[in-house]
Amino acid sequence: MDYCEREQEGKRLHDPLISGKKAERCVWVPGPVIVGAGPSGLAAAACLKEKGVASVILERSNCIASLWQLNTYDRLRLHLPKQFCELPLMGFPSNFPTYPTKQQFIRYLESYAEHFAIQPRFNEAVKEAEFDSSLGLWRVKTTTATEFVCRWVIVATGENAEAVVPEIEGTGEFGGTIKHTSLYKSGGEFKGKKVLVVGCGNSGMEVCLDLCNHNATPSLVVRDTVHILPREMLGKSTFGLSMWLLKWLPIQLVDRLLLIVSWLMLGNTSRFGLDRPPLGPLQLKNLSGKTPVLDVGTLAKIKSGHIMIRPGIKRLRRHTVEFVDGRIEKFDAIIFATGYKSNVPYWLKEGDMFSKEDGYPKKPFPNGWKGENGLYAVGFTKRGLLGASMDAKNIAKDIERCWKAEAKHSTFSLSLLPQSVS
Ligand SMILES: Cc1cc2nc3c(=O)[nH]c(=O)nc-3n(C[C@H](O)[C@H](O)[C@H](O)COP(=O)(O)OP(=O)(O)OC[C@H]3O[C@@H](n4cnc5c(N)ncnc54)[C@H](O)[C@@H]3O)c2cc1C
Ligand SMILES: NC(=O)C1=CN([C@@H]2O[C@H](COP(=O)(O)OP(=O)(O)OC[C@H]3O[C@@H](n4cnc5c(N)ncnc54)[C@H](OP(=O)(O)O)[C@@H]3O)[C@@H](O)[C@H]2O)C=CC1
Ligand SMILES: O=C(O)C(=O)Cc1c[nH]c2ccccc12
Repeated sequence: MDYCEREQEGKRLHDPLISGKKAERCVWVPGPVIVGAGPSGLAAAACLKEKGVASVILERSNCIASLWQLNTYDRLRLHLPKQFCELPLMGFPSNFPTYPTKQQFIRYLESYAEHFAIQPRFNEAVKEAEFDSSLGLWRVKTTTATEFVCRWVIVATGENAEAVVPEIEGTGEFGGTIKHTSLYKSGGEFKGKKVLVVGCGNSGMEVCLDLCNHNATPSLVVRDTVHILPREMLGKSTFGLSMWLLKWLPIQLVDRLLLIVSWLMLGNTSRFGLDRPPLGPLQLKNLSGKTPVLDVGTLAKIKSGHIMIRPGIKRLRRHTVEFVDGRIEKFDAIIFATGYKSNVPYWLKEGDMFSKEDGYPKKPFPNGWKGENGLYAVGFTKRGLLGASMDAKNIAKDIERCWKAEAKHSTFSLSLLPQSVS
């Protein structure tokens, strides 16, 4: 199957209309069921395997790491140095660069899965998971009309499960290309075009740079404040330097230092229409999860006038955008770099662990990984791959304890249960 066919197949399986069938098969899983085969699900499966616990991964797409394989742009690299993005128990190959490319990261994940003999069940989108208190077990239903029955459920569907696209008046009238960054591959198709990129997180900033590099003319909608930091300062990665400084200094002071060096390196970003939030970048990340932009060259294009900054959008008309300041401008295309959301509230029938509003665990970091009745979450820390690795290790330790105790006492009768795992 080639890349495009895989993407089509992935999208078809995301279609909620194909779900809704009644379970026709029932499968007993002796170990945990992990929902999602991204880096978090793979890390959890590997840590469990190391402890002798076999798990089953259910993945809605037809490949591992579908976010990375199907829903990211070509020029993407990890933006934190590789040592902060490794999964547990197996590091990156030493010949990888400091910031591995998307293809290298995918290759790493594929060899990770192979090394730990992890074989997810692909094309199994979980549409409902519920704890059956009469059995003391979870019932996990997928779009292939299968019900998996298990003692533990590990939610690994990610912070980026669904694209967020704002509803804007007149969208139907616009007529030009409109897409979310999750479907953007390269600026090649926008050569010579005027493109409006909405949202100035890491995706929006980098897509603007990519558009410039492909001779398109991007404008960037910035409706709020934003922290932009150079990806590297003083010859070190900004992230690595911050982590090191945080060992010795309070976060407020580290933020001040980051802002001083950023000012020296980038200048006063307000002059280019990018005001900074009142709270420092690390404090803001800790409190709200909002990631600072790690600049890889976009700011220079803003300074040179190759990328224009625009305020929020009021409404759209045919090939036209009306901004909140009254400006009216023609565009050929709009790219929404407006972020992602968790999909947990759509399928997990549970009231305690996850917030119904945002689909994240309610308990703050570092305690969000464990819920009640054998329910766990991996990769919802707003701390990238490093956070996911921490969760995976904690979960494996916790389940191992339970697994060993249950192996000794064998508390539930298998004869009560339907057909065993195939
Ligand atoms: C463009 C981009 C770049 C990033 N770069 C970095 C970086 O450099 N460093 C860093 O630390 N973090 C980075 N992140 C953060 C990102 O969250 C992690 O890289 C990582 O992909 C998270 O892994 P995950 O397994 O939690 O989620 P995902 O990678 O999203 O994997 C979740 C999996 O669950 C599957 N799934 C979802 N719903 C269901 C369902 N109902 N049933 C079955 N399967 C389901 C999905 O198909 C997917 O395969 C980046 C994020 C993005 C969007
Ligand atoms: N490795 C790498 O190089 C990359 C990493 N990433 C990571 O992926 C994750 C997702 O990033 P990203 O896709 O950028 O999403 P983010 O959620 O980080 O950013 C979304 C942006 O869109 C803005 N926005 C949302 N709605 C609107 C609207 N209606 N009008 C105008 N602006 C709007 C938000 O602004 P506001 O604050 O006003 O809500 C915010 O600036 C992050 O963790 C990021 O760090 C992403 C790309 C590259
Ligand atoms: O890429 C992301 O979104 C991450 O969450 C990685 C990350 C965790 N903490 C940070 C602080 C500054 C920049 C990126 C991150």
